[in-house]
Amino acid sequence: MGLNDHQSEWKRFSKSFLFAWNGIIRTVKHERNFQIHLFISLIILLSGSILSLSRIEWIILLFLIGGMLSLELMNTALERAVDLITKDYHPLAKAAKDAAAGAVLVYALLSVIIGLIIFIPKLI
Ligand SMILES: Nc1ncnc2c1ncn2[C@@H]1O[C@H](COP(=O)(O)OP(=O)(O)OP(=O)(O)O)[C@@H](O)[C@H]1O
Repeated sequence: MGLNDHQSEWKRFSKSFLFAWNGIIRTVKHERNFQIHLFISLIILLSGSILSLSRIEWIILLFLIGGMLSLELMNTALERAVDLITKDYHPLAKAAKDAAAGAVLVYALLSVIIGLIIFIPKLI
């Protein structure tokens, strides 16, 4: 592999990183649910640093936050893909969007329960 090959590999990698970053920024700007999740995540991170969590509690919280935001991004991707396929009402479009929303809901509910397990003992 020559120097030029390495350079174009690196260019391709940095380009795909930029596309991914743009995808996140676009979602932050346009998706209200993502903005809400981001806001809650910041509050949780702030509360965590005030309540001095253990290393393992931080790892769990970061997993939950990362998973939640990633899932919300995937949900947005699916919604946009379905919108691209049809703007008209279609039962399959509804099924796809509702299932993706359901995935977010499952993860969000479990995150709340795990968050309560971590935070409640610190507060009482
Ligand atoms: N093309 C469609 N055909 C059938 N049902 C749809 C279609 N688009 C959305 N829905 C359904 O309508 C309901 C409301 O969807 P809504 O338009 O509020 O949000 P969304 O398209 O899922 O997301 P967003 O508001 O971020 O675009 C959901 O149950 C969704 O599954």
